[in-house]
Amino acid sequence: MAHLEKQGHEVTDIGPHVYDADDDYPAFCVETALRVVADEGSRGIVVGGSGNGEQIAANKVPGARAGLAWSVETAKLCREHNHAQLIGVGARMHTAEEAVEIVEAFLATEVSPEERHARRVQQLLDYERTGTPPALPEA
Ligand SMILES: O=C[C@H](O)[C@H](O)[C@H](O)COP(=O)(O)O
Repeated sequence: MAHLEKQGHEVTDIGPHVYDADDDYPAFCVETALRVVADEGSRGIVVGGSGNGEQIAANKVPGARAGLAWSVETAKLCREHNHAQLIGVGARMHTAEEAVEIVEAFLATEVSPEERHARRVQQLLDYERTGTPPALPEA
């Protein structure tokens, strides 16, 4: 957090503020995603053992797009191609230095201007809003 603040980011720590190996990640991740969706332009980082459950929890919030960022490249791609506002990071999967690089890559990347990526994201948004699945292409 201090590292990101030093870089000029305004950081909110949703918690947990005390380490408890037996606590449950959904509340932290859902709260993070709710805040990110409510604050356009903001980004969220949800951290856990693998990042998997954290990313799944964040994606339950309507409008949230959370990618599992397990490398610098996947961190960039989930922003560029998937317009992710959040990433899940697995604390047990990386060194602290690697995790910082992954988070920095995500924060430094903007969405791709390619129309096809926006089109695909829009299809997901439409599905979320209407409940009607995107049409399968004709065989
Ligand atoms: O996907 C979920 C996260 O990786 C959790 O951090 C993980 O499942 C926690 O596992 P445990 O309770 O065995 O430490």
